[in-house]
Amino acid sequence: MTSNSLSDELGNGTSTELAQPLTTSQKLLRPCTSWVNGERPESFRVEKIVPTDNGNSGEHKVIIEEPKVEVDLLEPILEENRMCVEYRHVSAYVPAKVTPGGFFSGLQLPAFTAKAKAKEKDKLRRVLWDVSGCCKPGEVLALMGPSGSGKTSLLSIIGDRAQSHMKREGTITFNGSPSTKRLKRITGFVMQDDLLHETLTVWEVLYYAAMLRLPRTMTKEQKMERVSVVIKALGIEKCKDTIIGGFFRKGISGGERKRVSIGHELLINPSVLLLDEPTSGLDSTTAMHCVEILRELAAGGRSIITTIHQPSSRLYQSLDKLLLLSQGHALYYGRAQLADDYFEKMGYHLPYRVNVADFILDLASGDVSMDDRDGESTRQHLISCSERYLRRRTVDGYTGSSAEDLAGEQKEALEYSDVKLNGNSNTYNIMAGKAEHLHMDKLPASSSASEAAADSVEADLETGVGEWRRRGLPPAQSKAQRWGAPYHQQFAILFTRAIRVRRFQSMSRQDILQYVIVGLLTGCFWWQRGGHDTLAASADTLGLLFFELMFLTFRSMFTALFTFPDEYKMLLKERASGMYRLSAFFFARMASDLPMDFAVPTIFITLIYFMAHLRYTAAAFFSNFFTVILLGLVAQGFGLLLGTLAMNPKTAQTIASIVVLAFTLVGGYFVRGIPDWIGWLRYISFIYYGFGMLLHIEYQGRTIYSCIDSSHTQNQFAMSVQVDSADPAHDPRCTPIPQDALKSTLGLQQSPNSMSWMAIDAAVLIAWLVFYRTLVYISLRYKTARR
Ligand SMILES: Nc1ncnc2c1ncn2[C@@H]1O[C@H](COP(=O)(O)OP(=O)(O)OP(=O)(O)O)[C@@H](O)[C@H]1O
Repeated sequence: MTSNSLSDELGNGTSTELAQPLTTSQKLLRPCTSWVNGERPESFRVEKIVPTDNGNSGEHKVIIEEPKVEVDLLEPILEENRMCVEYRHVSAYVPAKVTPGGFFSGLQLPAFTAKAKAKEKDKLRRVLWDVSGCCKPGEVLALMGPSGSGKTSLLSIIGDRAQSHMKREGTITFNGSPSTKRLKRITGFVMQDDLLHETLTVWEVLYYAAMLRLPRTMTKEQKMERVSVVIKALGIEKCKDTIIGGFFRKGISGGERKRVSIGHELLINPSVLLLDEPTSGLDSTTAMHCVEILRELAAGGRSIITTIHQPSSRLYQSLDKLLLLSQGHALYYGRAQLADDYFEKMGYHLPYRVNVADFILDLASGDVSMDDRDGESTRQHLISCSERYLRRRTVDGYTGSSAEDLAGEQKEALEYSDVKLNGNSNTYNIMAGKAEHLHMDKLPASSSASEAAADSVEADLETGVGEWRRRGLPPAQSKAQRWGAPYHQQFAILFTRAIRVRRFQSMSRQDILQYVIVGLLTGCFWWQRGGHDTLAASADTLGLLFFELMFLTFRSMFTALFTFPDEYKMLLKERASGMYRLSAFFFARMASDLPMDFAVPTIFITLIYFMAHLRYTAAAFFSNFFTVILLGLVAQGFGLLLGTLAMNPKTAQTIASIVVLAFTLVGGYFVRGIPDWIGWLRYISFIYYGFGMLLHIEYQGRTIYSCIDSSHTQNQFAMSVQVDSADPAHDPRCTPIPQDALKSTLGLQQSPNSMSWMAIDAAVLIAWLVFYRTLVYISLRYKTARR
C-alpha cells in the first residue's frame, strides 16, 4: 500500500474527539498492537487537528481517526512460526583503544588464563549493562536513547550481527531456544547504513533478493508477485526503475533508499524483524507512515524491534513498547505511553508542551537537573531506580504500577544504589567471554534477590512468555530447503546480478579507449619490428613481449585488489541473511569477470600483434593471446588474494607494488645476472613463466640472423655491432644463429626451443591460477565466518 492510499484509508475512518490529555488509566486502556488470542489488534489510530464548524469559527479540535478497512501488507505469520524474542542480562564490551589493524591483526591468541582474561578485560569498555527484556509476536519494541547509548549494539547482538571484537554476555532466545543459523536466515535485519547495490534499480535489488531468499516451493511468478506487493506496500512504485545511486551517480532519495532496505527484508515475510533507525532521515509524515507499516506488520504476528532516534510527538504516540537506554543502562522499559507517568512518579514532571520523547531523551542524556541534583546525578538516580525495578519485572517492564509500589521500588533502588556505591555489589560484573547463560545465582545473595528471581519467573508465566518458551522453535527444514534457490540457480542469479552491478564499469568507453590508445601507440613504436629475423630486431621484440605482458598483468592485478574489499560488507550482510552459499557467490563473481577479462585485452593484443608484426601464424597468435589472458587471470587471482587478506585496498596496493616489482625484475627481461642467493625468486614469479611462454611462441623453430655492420665494428664506442636487415637470408652481413645458441645469444633465462619448458611454464601458471583462487576462497570463508 502506498503512503497515499494508506492515508486515504485512514481518512475514511470514524473519528472520536479528544478533549483532554489522557489519564494514566485511559492510557492503560488504549489499544496496543499486541496480538491477543489470535485476534487482530486495533491499530493505526491517528490524531489529527481539524477546524471545527467548517472553519467558520476559526477554532480547531483534535480527533483520533481509526481505519474502517483493515490493510494486510503481507500474509500473517503462521501460528507455529511466531517468535518471542528474549534478551536477558545482555552486556557488551568493545576495545577501549584502537588496536592497529592490518594483515596480522586477526591472528592474536585468545586469552586462556584468568590473568590474561583480566588483562584483556582492562582493555575493554563496557557499552551495555545487563539489559533484559522481550518482544512478543504482535509487538513493536522501540529502542530509544541518545547517540552512543547502545541501541545499535543491542540490536546487533539480538540479530547476531555484532562484530567479532565486541565481547558479549547474556542470552538471546527465540521461543526460549538459542538462535540457530536457520533462524538467522528467517530474521529480517535492516541495518543503519543502507547497504544496497548502487547501480541496480529498486526493482532489480528486490527481484534478485527475492529469487535468492524466497523458498524454492514458490514459483518465479509468485516471487515476482511478492516483489510487487512489497514495492506497493512501501510506496516506492514511482521509483522502481530508478537506480539506487550513490556518491557519483544520484539515484533514489534517502527515504526511498531506507524503504528499499526495509523491503529487502520484508520479502521473506520474517517472523522477527529488527530495524536500525528506519526513520532517520525521513520527514515526520513519512517516518510516521514507516512506523504505521511496522505496526501493521507486527499485527500480522511478527515481533519487531526497532531503534528510533528522535521521534516526533506524533510518532512517539504511536509507539508500543519502549526500552530507553542511557550509556548502555536501561533507564525505562515498558509501555511507551506510560514513560512520562513512570518518570513523574519518580519525581520528574514532564514540562508543559514538551514532547515526551524529547523529555525522556533529555533525562537519558543527563540534561535534566532537579532541585539539588544535577543532570548527571539525576541520570544515575534513574539508572539505579530502573535497575532495581526491572530486576523484578524484566518481561514487560513498567506496566503501570500504583504510585505506592513504585515509591517502594524507588526506596529500594536508593538503598541498592548505596550498596553499589559502597562497592559491595557483585551483581553485574561477570566477564565470561561467550557466556551462554547468566544465572540468577549471580545476583546478590540476599533474600530480596531470590524474591526477585521468583517474581521474575512468575511474571514470565503471567505475561505469556512462559508459553512461548514452551512452544520452542518451529521444526527444522531439510538441508536442501535451507537455501532459497538450488545451487545452480544461485550461481546463475549471482552471475547475472554481478554483470548488472558493473553495468557502468564493464566495457565502459574509457576502458576501451584506454586499451585502443595504448595499443595504437605501442603498435606505432614497434611498427613491423617483429617481422624482422635479425638479432637487432629481436632485442626490440623481447621488449614488446615483456611490455604486452606487464601492461595486462598490472592492470588485472591492481583492479582485482578492490574487488572483495568493495563487496565485503555486502557479502557479510547477505551471508548473514543466508541468501546464498559462499562458493556460489565466489564462482559467479569469478565467472562474471571473464567477459571483461577476455574482451578488452583482445582489442589490445590484436592491435599490437598485427601492427608490430609478431609471428604471423594462427597457432602463434592464439598461443600468445591465451598466454597473456592466462597470465592476466593469475595476476588477477594474486590481486584478489592480497585484497581479501588485507581488506584494505591501500595496504594491498603497497604490498602488491613491492611484490610485483620484485616479480618483474626477476621475470627474465631486465636483469640478466641475478646472484643465485636471490635468483630463486624467479621461480615464484608468474611473470617469469609467462615471459618464457611468449618467447617460446615467438622464437621456437625460427631462424634468427646475426647481422654485423663492419663500419660499426670500427666504432669503439658503439653499444652494439648488430644491425637490422629487411632480408637477412640474402644479406651478406647476416649469419644464421644455431637454434641451440639462441638462449645465450638473446641473453634469456630459458631456451625458446625447449618444448618441455613451454609445458612446464603453462602447468605452473595453471597451478598458480588454482592456488591463488583457492586461497582467496579460504580467506573469504574465514573472514565471513569469524565475524
Ligand atoms: N564495534 C565497535 N567498536 C568500538 N566501539 C563500539 C563498537 N560498537 C559500538 N561501539 C561503541 O559503543 C557505544 C554504543 O554504540 P552504538 O552504535 O550501539 O550506539 P547507538 O545508541 O546506536 O548510537 P547512534 O544512535 O549514534 O547510532 C558507542 O560509544 C560506540 O562508540
